[in-house]
Amino acid sequence: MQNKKDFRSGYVAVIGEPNVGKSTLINNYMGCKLSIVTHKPQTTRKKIMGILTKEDYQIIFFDTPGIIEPTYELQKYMVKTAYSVIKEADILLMMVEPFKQPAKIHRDVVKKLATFNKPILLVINKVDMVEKDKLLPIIASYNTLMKFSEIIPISAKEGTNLERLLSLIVQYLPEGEPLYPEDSITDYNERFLAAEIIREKVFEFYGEEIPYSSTVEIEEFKEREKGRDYIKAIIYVERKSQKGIIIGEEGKAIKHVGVIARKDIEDQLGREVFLELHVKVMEKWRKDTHKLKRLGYQ
Ligand SMILES: Nc1nc2c(ncn2[C@@H]2O[C@H](COP(=O)(O)OP(=O)(O)OP(=O)(O)O)[C@@H](O)[C@H]2O)c(=O)[nH]1
Repeated sequence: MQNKKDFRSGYVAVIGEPNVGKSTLINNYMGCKLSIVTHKPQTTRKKIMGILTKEDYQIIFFDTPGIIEPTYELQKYMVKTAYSVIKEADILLMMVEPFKQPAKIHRDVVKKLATFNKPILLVINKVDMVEKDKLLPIIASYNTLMKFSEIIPISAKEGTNLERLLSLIVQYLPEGEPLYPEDSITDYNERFLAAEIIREKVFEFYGEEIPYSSTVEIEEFKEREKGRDYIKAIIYVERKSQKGIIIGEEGKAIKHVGVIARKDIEDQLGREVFLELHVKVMEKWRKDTHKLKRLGYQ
């Protein structure tokens, strides 16, 4: 570790619309899967912290739920979480896609972010999907919205420009000692990780409204000295018909989800587990503040 006066540390919030690639970026920097990634928007519901400690800096990343116009209680919770993360952060990374000119939502978000008076780095992700000559006018338009501290095109998926972005983040970090022990990589526990992995598989495996109507709660997580750890998880859905879809014919669908989730949990925890999945109906949980609290969306 460097002399403490040369050390930099601070919180970085990654902000953007659903599906722009926020989780992919953080996972890439962390070198492991801290936040679930799917091709469906609004996967990230809670703030997740990844702690990256190197020789002379420590960055604490917050992944934020995508900023959208909320229409139901869960979405309101997600947007509120995003803005509370922004308040805590030292640096804001606003992530956008390069496919179209800034829209009203981008102008509104920029206006709001500017009021926080913090360095804002505009990150244009997925540049692997556009020609260079299409990218330049997009950069120019964002440039007219406000004076960003930096504008940087990247591909979080392919790793393009990620070193450059990291060195810019470090430049804007405040000087200070590490805020967390050097060997921590996140502040969340194995229970949460297991629930997130199961939720990811539900997002990937089922179509239509099922992913958005489901949430996962770990009812029991027993670590055992001998044999596999025991995890009992409940997948909550909003309607009886959805329960039937999750279970599938002769239980085949849920069995499949259970197998792929278990393998992923085992990879992440580095040990074998026994995973038991149940499905329950909790009517309109997304729209009911009490039910949301009971499910951990506080
Ligand atoms: N081609 C390409 N795809 C990307 C890139 N970054 C992310 N993706 C894909 O975009 C999709 C969304 O990525 P996520 O990282 O889950 O996006 P997010 O912003 O965290 O999404 P929410 O959790 O919904 O807010 C996934 O299918 C990623 O594989 C990139 O640089 N290039």
